[in-house]
Amino acid sequence: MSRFRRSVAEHAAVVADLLREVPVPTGELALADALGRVIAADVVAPIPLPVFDNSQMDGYAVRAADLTGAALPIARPIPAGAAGAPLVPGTCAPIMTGAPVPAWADTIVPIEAAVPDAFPPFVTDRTRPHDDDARVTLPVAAEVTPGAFVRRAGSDIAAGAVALRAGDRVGPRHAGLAAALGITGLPVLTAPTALLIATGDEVVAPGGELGPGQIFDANTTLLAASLAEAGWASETLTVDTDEPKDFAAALRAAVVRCAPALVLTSGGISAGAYEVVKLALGAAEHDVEFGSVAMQPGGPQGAGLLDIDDRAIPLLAFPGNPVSTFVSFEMFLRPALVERFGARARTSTTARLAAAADSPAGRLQVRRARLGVDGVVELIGGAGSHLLGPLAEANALVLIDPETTRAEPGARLRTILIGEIQ
Ligand SMILES: Nc1nc2c(c(=O)[nH]1)N[C@H]1C(S)=C(S)[C@@H](COP(=O)(O)OP(=O)(O)OC[C@H]3O[C@@H](n4cnc5c(N)ncnc54)[C@H](O)[C@@H]3O)O[C@H]1N2
Ligand code: MOO
Repeated sequence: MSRFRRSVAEHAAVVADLLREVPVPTGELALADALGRVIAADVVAPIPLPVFDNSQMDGYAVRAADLTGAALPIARPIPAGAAGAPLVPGTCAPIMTGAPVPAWADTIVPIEAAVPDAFPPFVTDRTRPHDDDARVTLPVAAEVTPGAFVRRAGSDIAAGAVALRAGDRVGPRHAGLAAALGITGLPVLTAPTALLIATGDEVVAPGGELGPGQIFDANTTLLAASLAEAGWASETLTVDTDEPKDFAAALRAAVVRCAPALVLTSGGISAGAYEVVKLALGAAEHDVEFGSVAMQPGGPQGAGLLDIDDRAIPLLAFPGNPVSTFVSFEMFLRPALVERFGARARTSTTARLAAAADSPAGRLQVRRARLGVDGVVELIGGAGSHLLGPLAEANALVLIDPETTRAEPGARLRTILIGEIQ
């Protein structure tokens, strides 16, 4: 079996190509379920916003032409939610914010600009009869802008206009707009399913009993969480055998059962005597290659297409160390999910290194770090790919390029944000 040697960019390109094999599923989801997902097609406004001409102020609806300075008779009030009668010319109607502007009225005078500057009692107390003698003095036409404080139908969004754009991510603002348009579901990219496989005799699902030499499976939980953040669903399989034939059979059964869009394995791919993933999948029927990428952690990698019942299913084999698994996801899988499936991209920045750091020649080193608001980044924990404590504390990954064997304090290094800066 030939082994590849690739740069980070070369392997990222291989992974991106593999992910292009996966169809992008779309569907309509209720607004609450669509949150965080990417809109799959433009959404057209079925109604205008505002839905009808309405008042922006509590005040009087009037025809600007009637503002001569003479006191005007006060017509019946128009509360929000009313289907108002047309304005009788020469009168003004008390109107509340959001209430429909009656036909014939073209201007709203806010209550503060009226004399008196409070509504008469028959307006504020709905049990009182209308007072035909009530009058109010409003500013003259020259003092108001015709059309003032009228929110025109369709002035926010016209019916038939694109309200939500394909490619945008649904957030509270988009959900609010959809709701205002009476829309209850949105076309979005939905969740493909990945099959996550933990391998190794030593690995026990959390909640189980640890025997001698055994550890809990961190990787499938870490990967499931990373995928969930990226909008994917996942199913998990723990294969506690180092026997390639048994592994291949378990993998096949799981693929047939859950028909995943992608298979991710962790462990069993480096130079040991019992590398179950490599031994089982390096077989001729599958088109999966194993090798090393010039990166630390996450050097050992496998990638290719599984052939199961004539279906080609992309598979990525990540190294077993948990930090290696995390870094592999961030460096290879996340960018491909961003490109094709609308996953959120990480923010990348340049930060100043707090203290000197050594780095292996010829490999991109990815160190866990804390980036401060001052733009200074401090490496935490060592380079070891088993160090889950500092990974959980980190808010950044710092990249030290393959040509650098020692980065000096103050060096400006590419830094990927994986958490919040506090
Ligand atoms: N002679 C060599 N040995 C190793 C090399 C090498 O080049 N030559 N590479 C090292 C590097 S780098 C890594 S990374 C690991 C990768 O090994 P595998 O992918 O084959 O993974 P395993 O050997 O199965 O496990 C490695 C490590 O991770 C633990 N592990 C595995 N699965 C899980 C899991 N689901 N949750 C938590 N921890 C897990 C496992 O117990 C091992 O400690 O190989 C080096 N060796
Ligand atoms: O590359 Mo391994 O992934 O360092 O520990």
